[in-house]
Amino acid sequence: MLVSIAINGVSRFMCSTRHGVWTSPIGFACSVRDSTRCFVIAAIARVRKTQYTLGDVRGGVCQCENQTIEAKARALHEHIFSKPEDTYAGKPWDVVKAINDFADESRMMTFKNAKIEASRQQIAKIQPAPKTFIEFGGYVGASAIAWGAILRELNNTDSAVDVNVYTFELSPVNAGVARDLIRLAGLENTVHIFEGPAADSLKRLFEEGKLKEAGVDVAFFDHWEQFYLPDLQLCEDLGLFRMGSKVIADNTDFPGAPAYLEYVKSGGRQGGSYRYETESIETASNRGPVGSPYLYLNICVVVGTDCFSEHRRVLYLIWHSLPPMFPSAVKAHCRHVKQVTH
Ligand SMILES: C[S@@+](CC[C@H](N)C(=O)[O-])C[C@H]1O[C@@H](n2cnc3c(N)ncnc32)[C@H](O)[C@@H]1O
Repeated sequence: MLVSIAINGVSRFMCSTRHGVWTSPIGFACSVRDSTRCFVIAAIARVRKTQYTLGDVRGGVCQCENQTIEAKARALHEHIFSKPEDTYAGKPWDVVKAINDFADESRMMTFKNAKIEASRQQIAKIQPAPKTFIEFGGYVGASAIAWGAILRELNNTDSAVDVNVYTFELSPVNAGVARDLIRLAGLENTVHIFEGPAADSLKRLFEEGKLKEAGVDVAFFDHWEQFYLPDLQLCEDLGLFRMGSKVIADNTDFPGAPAYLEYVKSGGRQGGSYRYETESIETASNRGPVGSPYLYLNICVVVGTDCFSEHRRVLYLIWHSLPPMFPSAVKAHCRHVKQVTH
């Protein structure tokens, strides 16, 4: 709920909470839930006649909010592991359901069943059956466990042969909870979680050869929206997609990832390495009223790739081998060369 109040004759805005405390740029603390964060920013921007971006929104996720998110993850862990072990052991879909039942009660930001089902339908259309899945934003592992189970089903395998989900999670606390739940679901050989910024983990996996050029079938974006576009472009720079790869992104419409949406709707980088076709699909409602923006997923399909992947890879390696103190003008020149060479 958004409330307008007047303090010393100046309009201020407060809103109700789902998780955490966020400190606004005008210096008072207000509790914010995902659905109201954009309204608050817009309201503050109007009062201050200032433009705020989504970066500010996500940049506003303060330590207190992270702690609340982690506290809920710990509570989930305690709840699930308080049950007899055979309740969930080796049953991925039961684990996903248990996580999401708890998440509904405690208003946790997991990827809920209706969206998992809509995504499954999209993933099932990929030919040949997808084997490699990367996920940005693992949290407690609800979606990662679902992806692991779906990939095994589509490949008719109970084992981990060649079927991998790589999920990236910023917080070590959340990643620890996810790791235990993935193991409980019996998917520890299929679903691999990496702590730290997703971009760093992705680069490391590529350098180690675990992710290969044209080797990613599906990418799922569910971390902070300000990272959607740079992380998609990193996937492009590494040449990870192939024709027919899909990119699924949550929350693009609300709270919103406008730069990302504009980019994919325009088909990708001007003269760039991949061309996309994209649509936002509405999912069944288990969060928010029908027609609410909460229900939309953005789906991109790679419909074109360039023939310069070797150039791109070499330029990427040169660019990233430049020392951090390298004069920025030279780096800027390299970036320009990289763009025009695409
Ligand atoms: C909406 S939750 C993900 C929910 C998860 N997909 C699930 O179904 O349980 C977003 C998560 O992204 C993580 N995150 C945010 N920015 C990140 C980044 N740059 N790299 C890795 N993880 C990030 C947050 O810590 C948070 O746990």
